[in-house]
Amino acid sequence: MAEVADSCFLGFDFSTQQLKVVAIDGHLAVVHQSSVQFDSELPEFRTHGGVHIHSDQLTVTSPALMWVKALDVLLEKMRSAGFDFSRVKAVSGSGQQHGSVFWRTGARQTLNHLDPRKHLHVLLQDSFALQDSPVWMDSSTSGQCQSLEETVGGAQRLADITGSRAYERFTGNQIAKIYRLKPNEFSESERISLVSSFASSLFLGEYAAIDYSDGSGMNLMDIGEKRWSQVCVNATAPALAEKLGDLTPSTAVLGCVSPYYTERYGFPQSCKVLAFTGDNPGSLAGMRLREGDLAVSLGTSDTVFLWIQDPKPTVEGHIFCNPVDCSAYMALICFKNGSFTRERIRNECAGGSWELFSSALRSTPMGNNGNLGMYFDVMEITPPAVGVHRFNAEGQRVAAFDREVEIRALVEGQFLAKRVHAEKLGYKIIQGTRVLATGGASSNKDILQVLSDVFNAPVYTIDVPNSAGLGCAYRALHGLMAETGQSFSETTRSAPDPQLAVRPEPGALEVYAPLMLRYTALEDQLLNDCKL
Ligand SMILES: Nc1ncnc2c1ncn2[C@@H]1O[C@H](COP(=O)(O)OP(=O)(O)O)[C@@H](O)[C@H]1O
Ligand SMILES: O=C(CO)[C@@H](O)[C@H](O)COP(=O)(O)O
Repeated sequence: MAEVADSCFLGFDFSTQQLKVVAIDGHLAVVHQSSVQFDSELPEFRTHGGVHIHSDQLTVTSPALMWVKALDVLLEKMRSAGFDFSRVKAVSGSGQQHGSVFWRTGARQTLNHLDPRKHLHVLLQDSFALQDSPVWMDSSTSGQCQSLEETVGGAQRLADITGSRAYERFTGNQIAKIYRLKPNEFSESERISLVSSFASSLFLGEYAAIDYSDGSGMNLMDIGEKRWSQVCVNATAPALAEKLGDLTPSTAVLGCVSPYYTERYGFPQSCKVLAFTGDNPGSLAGMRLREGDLAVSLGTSDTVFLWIQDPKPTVEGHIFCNPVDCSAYMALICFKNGSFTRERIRNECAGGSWELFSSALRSTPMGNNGNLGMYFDVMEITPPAVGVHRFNAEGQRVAAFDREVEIRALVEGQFLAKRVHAEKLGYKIIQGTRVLATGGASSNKDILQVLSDVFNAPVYTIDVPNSAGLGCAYRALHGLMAETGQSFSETTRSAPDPQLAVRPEPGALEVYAPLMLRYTALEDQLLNDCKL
């Protein structure tokens, strides 16, 4: 018994703005959390929000070496805080989805022989053929998307195979662009990883396989067969399958940590590395999502996701393999204008204070007296539209709102979009529906109140805002149990349940049902105007 309590499992999350870690003990209690903010703690990489937006405003990258250095800093921080690495039985983790890391030929050798006296960022500084990794915020690959859909036989056909029509940020389209624009860097690459499998490679000291769940966000994997789709891989770049390596179940144990971690930090030699996955799949695990629940992640991106059994891919949203149950799937919708847009409006309308932002939400009525807004500071993913669009109660476009009205219009508009698009995917809010919220903005009860009112459903949260890291700590533990056939839900049965955060206000249904229709019509009109 003492051994269970003494053991420890780590979940790392390489997300857009920071690297975070959650440690749990064998009883699933959180025993340590730590993080490294890229902008403020690694200023030498000059990122803003963890990324570089290029002059075309479409290309968005992050330095691969920044992620490596963040891991050095995080492990040193844990050591300084007295964290006992000798208790760690297994590690797993997640990464922002879709981003790609291009390892230079020879990097495998370097990974295999990491000198424990040196920092990883010193050892790996020459290991990347491409210094700047394309990330999920990139939308510069429209041409590649069009070409992939044409080759495969259309958007729906591509969705049937890979779970999604072609999306600009999806890794295959990013790789196709690099192959065309940077042929030398492409040919110098011996391996192309996702952010998640790049991170597990750092722990393994060897190239790690891409897991089925994060691999589903590439437009390259056949999600039914769970292998690379020949037609997609061939349409993307020559000899790509070799550079991608194998796929692996998300629940697989990949091996033990590299001796680097044993010698430098005192990890046990037997410490296992479980396949890393995408951050949204990681959150699904952390929130212990059940069929029927709807999860809303309010991080750098906003996402909505659900557990599904029978996937029916469409040209809207994505189907990914499920990270904790190989026979199941998850559906996901991604909204690019999440936290950065809320921060902009907070800065412009609430003096940079979340408290004032919240009081504006409290002092304005549900439905905002008919004032409605869509705030797409950058080209949105769902729907594919850009710009700020404000409409008054009469449906007329207006140039500005009062500050408090602007704040409510932003938050209501963001949540109406989530509900409208979740329902387009076939999701129905019914009696008993739980909305589970996570991510940085889920700590704000006033934002959650609007979420609850728009969905007319109670909103639950978990204590640990980093649900992806927590989920991956659970996955690390489950990885050790999976050989015995134990399911993820059995492994995590004693974990704390999500707690009720807010309930819908009386009258929410009457206010938001008609607004949903208005929002849908305005969005259709906007998309039609874009086509003209
Ligand atoms: N009290 C708050 N109210 C609203 N948003 C918040 C609050 N605190 C933090 N945030 C938002 O959370 C974001 C970070 O969320 P997080 O899920 O940690 O991001 P990621 O995992 O993508 O790096 C910040 O950009 C910030 O806008
Ligand atoms: O592109 C997607 C999902 O498809 C994003 O959700 C990324 O996975 C980034 O995640 P965060 O850093 O915002 O959590």
